[in-house]
Amino acid sequence: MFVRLLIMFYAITSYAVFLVSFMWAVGFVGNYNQLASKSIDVGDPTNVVEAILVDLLLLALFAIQHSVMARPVFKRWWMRIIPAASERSTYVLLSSLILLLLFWQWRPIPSPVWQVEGLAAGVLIGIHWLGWAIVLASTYMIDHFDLSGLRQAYFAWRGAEAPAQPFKTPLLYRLVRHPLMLGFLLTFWATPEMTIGHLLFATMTTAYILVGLQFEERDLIAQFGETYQRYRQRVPMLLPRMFGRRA
Ligand SMILES: C[S@@+](CC[C@H](N)C(=O)[O-])C[C@H]1O[C@@H](n2cnc3c(N)ncnc32)[C@H](O)[C@@H]1O
Repeated sequence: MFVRLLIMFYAITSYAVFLVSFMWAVGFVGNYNQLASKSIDVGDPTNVVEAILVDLLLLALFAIQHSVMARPVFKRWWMRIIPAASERSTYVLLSSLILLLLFWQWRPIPSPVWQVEGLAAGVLIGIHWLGWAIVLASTYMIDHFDLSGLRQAYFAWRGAEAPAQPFKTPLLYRLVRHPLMLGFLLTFWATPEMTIGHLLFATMTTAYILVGLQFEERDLIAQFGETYQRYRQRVPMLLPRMFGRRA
C-alpha cells in the first residue's frame, strides 16, 4: 500500500514539474516575459561564442536524455531498477528538469535575422499558437495520461499493470504520422522576430526531431509491425498531403 502511494505521489509530483516546465516553455519560446522572466531572447548578455557553446550543450543534454531514455532497451534495463509503473514518470520528471535548466541557463543571442510587422506578424503569431494547440491536442489523441505517466501510476494504485498502448490513428494522426512534432516545429519557427539565438534553437530542435523520429519509427515498426508499415505508406510523416510532396 505504501509503495503504491509513493508511486502515485511521485507521478503527481513529476506531472506538476512537467506543467511548470510546459508553462515556462510557452513563455520561453514566445518571449512572454510575464510567464518567464528569462526567455529565448531576454536574459543576461554574454559574448556570442560562450552563448553558442552553452546553448548547444544544454540542447545536447536534453537530446541525449530524451532519446536514450525513450529506447525500449534502456526502459527494460531501467525497469529492473525502478518500479515499471514509475518508468514514464521518471522520464517525464528528468525531461522537465533538464528543460527547466535549459530555460534558466539559456544565453540569448538577440541579433535579428528577420523582423516583420502588421498582418505578417499577426499570421506568424497565429501559426505559433496553432502549433501549441496542436501539441496539446496530439497528447490527448495518443493518451495524455499515459504520456505523462499518470495512467501507469493509477493502474499500480489499483494493483494492476497498465495495458500497453494500442496503435492509434485518431484525427490529426490521419493527416500526418507525427502531429505533436509538427506542432513543435510550427511553434519554434513561426515568429515575427527571429534572432540568431532563436534560429539556433529552432534549427537544432528541428534536426533533433528529424533524427529522433527515425528512432521512434524504428521502435513503432518493431512494436506494431506490418500495421505501422502500411500506415507509413499511407500517411505522410510531417507535412499533410495538401501541401504537396510527402515529408
Ligand atoms: C511524445 S509521443 C509523440 C508521438 C508522435 N511522434 C507525434 O509527434 O505525434 C511519443 C510516443 O507516442 C507513441 N506513438 C507514436 N505514434 C503512435 C501511434 N500512432 N499510436 C500509438 N502510439 C504512438 C510512441 O511509441 C511514443 O511512445
